[in-house]
Amino acid sequence: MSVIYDRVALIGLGLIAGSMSLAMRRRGLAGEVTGYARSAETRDTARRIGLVDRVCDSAAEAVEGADLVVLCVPVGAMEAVAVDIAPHLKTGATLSDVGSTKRAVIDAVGPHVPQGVHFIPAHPLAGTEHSGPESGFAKLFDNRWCLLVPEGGVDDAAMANLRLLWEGMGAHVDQMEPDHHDLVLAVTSHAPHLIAYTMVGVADDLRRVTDSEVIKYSAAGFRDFTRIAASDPTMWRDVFLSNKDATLEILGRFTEELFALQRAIRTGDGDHLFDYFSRTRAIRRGIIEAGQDTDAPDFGRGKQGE
Ligand SMILES: NC(=O)C1=CN([C@@H]2O[C@H](COP(=O)(O)OP(=O)(O)OC[C@H]3O[C@@H](n4cnc5c(N)ncnc54)[C@H](O)[C@@H]3O)[C@@H](O)[C@H]2O)C=CC1
Ligand SMILES: O=C(O)C(=O)Cc1ccc(O)cc1
Repeated sequence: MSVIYDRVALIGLGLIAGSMSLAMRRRGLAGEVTGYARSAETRDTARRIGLVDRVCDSAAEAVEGADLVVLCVPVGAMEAVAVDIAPHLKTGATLSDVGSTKRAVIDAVGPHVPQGVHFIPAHPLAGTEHSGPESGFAKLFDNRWCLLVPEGGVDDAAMANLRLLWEGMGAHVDQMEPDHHDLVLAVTSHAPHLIAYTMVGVADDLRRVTDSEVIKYSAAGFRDFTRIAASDPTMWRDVFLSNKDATLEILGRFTEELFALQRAIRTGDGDHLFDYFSRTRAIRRGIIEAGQDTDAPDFGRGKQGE
């Protein structure tokens, strides 16, 4: 693949920025990648491991002359970074982000975007429970979705280039409306994370009674919960604070269903439990049959006719 942007600046040098830099390098998608992170320790680590081509000591320096700037900081830090870099953005540049929630980022960053800069929020649906500059890897986005979530009209050429970049980094790209994005992600990612946090918290309480049995004998389902619950606390605090309405809506429905299952167990209503579990099993099978299981090795191929 050839160079899509001569200069890319990544602000925040953690899992996602690191993976982007390595994925761009893998295919030669950027002429030069600059980076900035708030802490000197993170910048030193990024320099030591050569995470980007040039680590800068200010966000302003990193974005100077950049054709694409991507904000890769926790959602709650987006506005402060936008204020910091706004006067230094090049006219005609594209400003994007990778935040897990979109309405809050658009409201926080949008007002600071200078005229002539194309603002295209994005969200790669790919990650791990690890964070920091040493956690990134080039394959993170392979076969995963990246959603582009612009508000209103946006420059076609700027949109096409950002789409090409994400495709070059291995992702499948789709477009979505911001509020719809936040509702979908509340169902598929945010509420499940909260449930995992809760379950591990419950187990931790139990552990005091049962010593280490909870961890020692934990089955695969619970191990997945512990992996998810090991995710970065700052990032997830910001996700819930910034997607409050959608998350509360989904948690409300979740609680209602949980109460119904609880009652079925108490009253010995096996039919209710069986019917419910049959319905959920069909959903999983439907995902696999539709070829929408992103963990499957050929995910997306059939759709794109490759
Ligand atoms: N971790 C995941 O699985 C995914 C995360 N995201 C989103 O991507 C963004 C980044 O997440 P990660 O890379 O996982 O986080 P991370 O914790 O690995 O990295 C965040 C980086 O931002 C820096 N930072 C924090 N506040 C800053 C500020 N005010 N100015 C400059 N740098 C600052 C930190 O020092 C760190 O280098 C978040 O908005 C998150 O919601 C999106 C998809 C997946
Ligand atoms: O590690 C996991 O299971 C994830 O769910 C990764 C993830 C976390 C946050 C996002 O906004 C998108 C993907």
